[in-house]
Amino acid sequence: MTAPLPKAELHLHIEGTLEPELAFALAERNAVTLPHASAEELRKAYAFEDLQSFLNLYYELMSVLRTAEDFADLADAYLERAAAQGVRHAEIFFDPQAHTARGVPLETVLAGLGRALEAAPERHGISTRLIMCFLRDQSAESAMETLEAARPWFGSLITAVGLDSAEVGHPPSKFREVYDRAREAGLRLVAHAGEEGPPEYVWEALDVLKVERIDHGIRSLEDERLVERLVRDQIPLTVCPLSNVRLRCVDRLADHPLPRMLEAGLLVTVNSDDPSYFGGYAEDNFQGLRAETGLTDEQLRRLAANSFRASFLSPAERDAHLKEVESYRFG
Ligand code: HPA
Ligand SMILES: [Zn+2]
Repeated sequence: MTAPLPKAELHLHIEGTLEPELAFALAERNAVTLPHASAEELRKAYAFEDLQSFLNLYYELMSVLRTAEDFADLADAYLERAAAQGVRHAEIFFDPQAHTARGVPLETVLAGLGRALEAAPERHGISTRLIMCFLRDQSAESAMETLEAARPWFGSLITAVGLDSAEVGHPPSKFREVYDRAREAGLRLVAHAGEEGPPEYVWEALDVLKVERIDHGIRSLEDERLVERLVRDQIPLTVCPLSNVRLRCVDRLADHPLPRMLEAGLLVTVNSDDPSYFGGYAEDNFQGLRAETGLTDEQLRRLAANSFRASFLSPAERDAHLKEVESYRFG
């Protein structure tokens, strides 16, 4: 079998990589009772109507994550799967507030994730960055407290901040001061926008929060001027095709706007978002697009190259990966 196309994954929630089998193993280890009979039963609950119906299950299952070892096992399991799918570099989101609210200290989460990420280059051939996300359906004060609590890890383990969770009704501008503070602290900036929310949220993420990348951004296509702006400034969009179908932002993969986005000159990348819940990891998203939308090998190569161009890697690291993408031979 041909090795998969080398790629970077830039939109991946580590809590969304919790496979049902690992959830049950951790539940047993921590004496947590899950309201599902088995891993198979749990998988049957993975039929979502929208973002919120997914988030309900996503937050519920996190109750099994309690110790640093749990977070290390979670991240290591993801990295192993990602490596098998051609991922060379991963910029990984985590949701600190979802853990501290349950009484799991930030130190515990970061000790576990830090251990797995530190071992990743040697163990899985993957370099990583960690992006701390704020839950946008919580207050800006809570986000600010979280930012301050994480300061000891800035520049070492944590390199960027992001914004996720329920989008509609929680515009980016709610977090202006938090992003100002993060920028002053030297962190890189990204935000989810235009997944379920309107194009105005993408404008706000760019102009108010001054983010460098937009996570999702598919609804940008509804606003011609916004598309022009994103093309002009080559703002990366971290698109998640299987996620969009499972959360019913797009009806079928065959209808996904990604080919149109590429055609429009947008700097699009392909990512798995919450792969355990949405039916596939990074290469599964590439293969799905190839099968359902008819993207050509050269378009897939362009998407892989975009993933490194849109990353927070240094120019030298980026160039080394781009050479590997250029010389890749499709099977
Ligand atoms: O796809 C998502 N959107 C918003 N918040 C999230 N948190 C995990 N996954 C997601
Ligand atoms: Zn996401």
